[in-house]
Amino acid sequence: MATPLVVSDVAKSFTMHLRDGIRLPVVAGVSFSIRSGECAVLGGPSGAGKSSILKMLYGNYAVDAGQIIVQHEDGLIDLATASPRMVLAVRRLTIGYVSQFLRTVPRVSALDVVAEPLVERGEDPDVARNKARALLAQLNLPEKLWMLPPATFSGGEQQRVNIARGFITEHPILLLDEPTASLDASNRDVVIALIAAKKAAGVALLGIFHDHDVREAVADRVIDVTAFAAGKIAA
Ligand SMILES: Nc1ncnc2c1ncn2[C@@H]1O[C@H](COP(=O)(O)OP(=O)(O)OP(=O)(O)O)[C@@H](O)[C@H]1O
Repeated sequence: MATPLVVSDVAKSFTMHLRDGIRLPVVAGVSFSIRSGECAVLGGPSGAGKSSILKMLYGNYAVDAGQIIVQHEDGLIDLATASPRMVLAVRRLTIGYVSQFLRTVPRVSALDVVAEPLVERGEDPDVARNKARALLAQLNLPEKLWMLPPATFSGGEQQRVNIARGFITEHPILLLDEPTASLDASNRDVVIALIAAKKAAGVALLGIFHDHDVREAVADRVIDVTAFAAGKIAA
């Protein structure tokens, strides 16, 4: 399918239960679609709702209204109303997500952290580890770190493990939440090359990039989130 993600009229507000139930509307009327082989970028000032939109698309935040239609296996799924079990299946097979920070698991080596999503999809563990080695080498993570758990790695090292983990699979949709925030210039270039390779492979990408140069290098189109501003605080 040429358009594997279609978002229609999505709205989100947060209810502050510890603040007399004040409702904080964040976005409304969010509508866009992402085509295979393109990288769209969410733009707009801090607090406009960019991360909230990505989190709704990944099923981390509930959606107040609207539809998030995803091409999943041979059918269409509305993530806004999907069951938790379906959300997990969509994450395993269809939507990948690279967050800004790695969630570290004690005692699991960097190599296995990276290989895990492929193994979960049924790949042979040795094949998955080989692919993980290639990605970690491409991202210049020193080989002496590969067998260590990433909990004690620097911010940039953890981010590179996170990127390798997010890029190792062939999810047809990939969400990127500031994947280059802690990287130096040469590793930013590696990520730009990885994104270009995903585009060439027909993946539909949607990202947030505060780094102007990275945005210029990867964005086919900017979706201005201020167009979806939901108004002021309502009680
Ligand atoms: N879990 C939450 N609970 C309450 N309010 C939240 C929550 N997550 C986000 N918000 C609020 O929603 C608004 C949008 O936040 P969001 O992180 O989506 O913005 P952003 O455009 O990604 O900002 P930035 O560029 O600074 O990362 C902010 O006012 C924020 O305080």
